[in-house]
Amino acid sequence: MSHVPDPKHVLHSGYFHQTLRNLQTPNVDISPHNLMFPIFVGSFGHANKAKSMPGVIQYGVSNIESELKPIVDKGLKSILLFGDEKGTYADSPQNPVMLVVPRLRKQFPNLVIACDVCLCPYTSHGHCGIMKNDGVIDNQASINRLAQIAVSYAKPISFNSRAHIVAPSDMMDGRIGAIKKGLIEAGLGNQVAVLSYAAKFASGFYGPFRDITKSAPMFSDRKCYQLPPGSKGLAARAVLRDINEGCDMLMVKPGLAYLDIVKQTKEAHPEYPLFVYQVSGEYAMLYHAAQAGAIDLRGVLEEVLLSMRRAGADCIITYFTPLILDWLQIKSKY
Ligand SMILES: NCc1[nH]cc(CCC(=O)O)c1CC(=O)O
Ligand SMILES: [Zn+2]
Ligand SMILES: [Zn+2]
Repeated sequence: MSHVPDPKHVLHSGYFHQTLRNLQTPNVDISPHNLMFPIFVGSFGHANKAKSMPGVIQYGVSNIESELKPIVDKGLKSILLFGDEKGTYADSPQNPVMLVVPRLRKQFPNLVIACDVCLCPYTSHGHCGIMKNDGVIDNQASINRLAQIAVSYAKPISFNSRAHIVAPSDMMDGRIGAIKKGLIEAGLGNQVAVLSYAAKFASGFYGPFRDITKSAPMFSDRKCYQLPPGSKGLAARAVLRDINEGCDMLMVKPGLAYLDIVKQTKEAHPEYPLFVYQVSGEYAMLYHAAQAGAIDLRGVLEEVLLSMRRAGADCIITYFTPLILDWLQIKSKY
């Protein structure tokens, strides 16, 4: 005797065709505007030899336009700039970020440019804030300085030459308020967006990045300002605090191991664009697993991106951006 299933228990009938499957998976696709490409820029460009992040290059001040052109032609919409330079300071006129922003604005008028704002690439001890002699962060001095740097990235000469977004990654208390105040006082209040690394966790996944930028702290760690990986409530408070201080957009970092925080943040604040940072260690895991033949990179990376969108991310910051743009082009041919 054949068993007749209860019709409501039959699910396969809803997704046996690709078009039906698309209807079952709304708002998870990736378009170029859902991607932001993090870029290291230094005085001398060189293919980065760091074993931990093969394929990720450091762009040089002199050739960054020609290096980026093919990626922009493939549909690149936004970049996140990291200055990678010892022996200068964040807002010196010689700083690679300060040098390239006006030129990139000119060369790529439609490209959105975000600048990471932090002290760690420029402090001798490698911490993200200014230290007092006793090894404790001087919070007020730190946020004053961070605001100064943010204003410098936003300020140059004319409307056409400034960064569109400043993104403080330091996790000092009160930095969003200080930066917003600085921008408003400089007359830039309505022309520059603040993207807060609002829920940034003290994570082992930053290892390859610190290796490349040589930004590991010389002593101690960042656990007194980056969030404890197990915290949910503190993450919610950090996000709400940054909103109340006036940030325009939010970020959760790292990505894959923190998708519950992405979901919690999107559900609490759907009115704010939400970024998720697929950090260096996540890049390395996928890259090396694919190299070893353990996974198919395209299949697994598409699944990871989809899971980030499903959790509530509007934009994914990823070192894989050029590769994903390639895939989008191939797909659009059909
Ligand atoms: N402010 C430092 C900074 N900015 C971005 C990253 C990590 C990015 C990545 O791993 O891809 C880090 C490392 C850290 O906080 O220790
Ligand atoms: Zn830092
Ligand atoms: Zn940073």
